Amino acid sequence: MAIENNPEEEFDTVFSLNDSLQLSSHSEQDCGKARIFKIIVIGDSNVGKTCLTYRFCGGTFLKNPEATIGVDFRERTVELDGERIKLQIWDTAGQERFRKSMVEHYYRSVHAIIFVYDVTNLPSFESIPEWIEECSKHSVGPLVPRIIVGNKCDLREHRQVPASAAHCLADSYNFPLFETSAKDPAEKEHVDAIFLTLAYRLKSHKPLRLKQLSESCVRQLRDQREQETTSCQC
Ligand SMILES: Nc1nc2c(ncn2[C@@H]2O[C@H](COP(=O)(O)OP(=O)(O)OP(=O)(O)O)[C@@H](O)[C@H]2O)c(=O)[nH]1
Ligand SMILES: [Mg+2]
Repeated sequence: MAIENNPEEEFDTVFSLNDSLQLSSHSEQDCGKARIFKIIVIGDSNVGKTCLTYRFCGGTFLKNPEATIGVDFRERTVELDGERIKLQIWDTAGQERFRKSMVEHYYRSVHAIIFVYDVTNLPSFESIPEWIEECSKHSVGPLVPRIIVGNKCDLREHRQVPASAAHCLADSYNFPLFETSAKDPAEKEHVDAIFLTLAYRLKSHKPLRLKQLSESCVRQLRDQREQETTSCQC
């Protein structure tokens, strides 16, 4: 898979862990037992998808991001009710020319989707139904949780999308709506809440202990072979 990362994002290697975050500080070994969920972040170019995902995984506002090419991966492991959940965030490209070869990969085996628009950019809000339609075209099932996020709320004087219109759209799809800012440090927990809302939803209905599953398969095969050997000797 051809994947290009933003060179300014030093922790942005494929599925990198950010050890400075309290919630992400488990070792790889510990994470072996975590359930893994793939979350894609979709929306027009420049709405702040990269900054939102960076805020959630890196804890800070990314200054001077470049347009995403293909996809950037970020990751954060959280602990919910004593269970480790690894969120693999796919920060997708908004520009058509940077995403067209990747679209199939975005939607394959996705567990949850975040649609982002910019509250200061009406066309980015008007595009949301098209992004939702694209998901349906790629056979994303109705049980895959979706959230709509209006970003850049810190730019109060430039707002073009009234909260009422956004609620109306979100209600029409029955998706939760969050309005927030990747830039405003006071919104940090609100950004976390977007991803944690999905994590809770996924935790309650997706058994995906990949490593445990494979370990148990190996164990079963070994037991089976031992039994066969024993019965041959008899
Ligand atoms: N004021 C403000 N600016 C923001 C916020 N989030 C992102 N930006 C700015 O918006 C611009 C685009 O941000 P990105 O995160 O790169 O946008 P993107 O959606 O990833 O764009 P593509 O990768 O091209 O799809 C940058 O100049 C950011 O600094 C925010 O919450 N508030
Ligand atoms: Mg981006």
